[in-house]
Amino acid sequence: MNEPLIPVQKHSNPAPDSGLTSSTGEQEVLLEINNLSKNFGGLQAISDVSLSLRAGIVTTLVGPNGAGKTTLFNMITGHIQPSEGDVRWQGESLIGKSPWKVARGGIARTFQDLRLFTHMTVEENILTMMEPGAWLWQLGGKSGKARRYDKVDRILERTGLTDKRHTRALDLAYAERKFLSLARIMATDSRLWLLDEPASGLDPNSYNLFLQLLREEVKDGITVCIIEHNLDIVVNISDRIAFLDQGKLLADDEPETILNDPTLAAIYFGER
Ligand SMILES: Nc1ncnc2c1ncn2[C@@H]1O[C@H](COP(=O)(O)OP(=O)(O)OP(=O)(O)O)[C@@H](O)[C@H]1O
Repeated sequence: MNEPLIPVQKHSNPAPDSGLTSSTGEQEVLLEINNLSKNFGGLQAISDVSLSLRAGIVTTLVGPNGAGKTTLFNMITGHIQPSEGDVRWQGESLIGKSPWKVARGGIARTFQDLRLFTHMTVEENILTMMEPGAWLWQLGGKSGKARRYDKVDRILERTGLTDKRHTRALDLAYAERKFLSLARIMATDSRLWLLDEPASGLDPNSYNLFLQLLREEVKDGITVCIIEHNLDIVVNISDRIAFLDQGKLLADDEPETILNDPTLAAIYFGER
């Protein structure tokens, strides 16, 4: 096979009005992965991976099934401890930290299986993410409550869920549930979002809303790392792409370089 993953013109991504940054040169490194490895018994799921996530951009993790993308997320968030290597968040090692400590430090995550509180309403799902220790709760009294609800209003508006405020999560349509999982991390005030296939299965309207939401959040200073299989989405959102295969980081570069590479395309489509 001698075809690219998807033909991309240089400087064609992101679109001029996308609101996403395209330069990755000088941004601060927020999260640094150093020589990370993970084996499950005899299976080497991640092998000596080093990767930096830079502030204010969208980095996409791409690779065939079983490449190790979710395992990498799991090691960042403390759900799995690495066999070797280090993960540093704003300079501080995350090794040995529990998921709730990593989350409280400013790293939020969505899961493929969403993990919503299905019997709670949309509003309740969002409020549970504003933990009692957060400053909005500490304000107490009327002003604290009013500001919490102002924030919920803003999140509902951005995620298109205003009319579903009092609907239980289990009664939502599929796309609405996906937006609720995003709404929940918006409530955390985290600086880094790790999104595991956030747009998979979305209809065209929902897909456009998702892109718009992401653009607004990145413009407001959120740093994003996404696992994504849909190459159309990858082209539309990525400032940087890291390509994994069989636990190894094969490439970490600008989208046009990765997406035009026929060798990576052959690996991605299982034609090596
Ligand atoms: N807890 C675990 N125990 C044993 N093996 C695991 C575990 N988690 C992941 N693996 C294996 O590690 C490898 C990498 O899996 P991972 O889920 O990280 O890949 P992925 O790139 O996210 O795949 P996909 O795109 O299909 O979601 C796979 O072979 C998987 O079966």
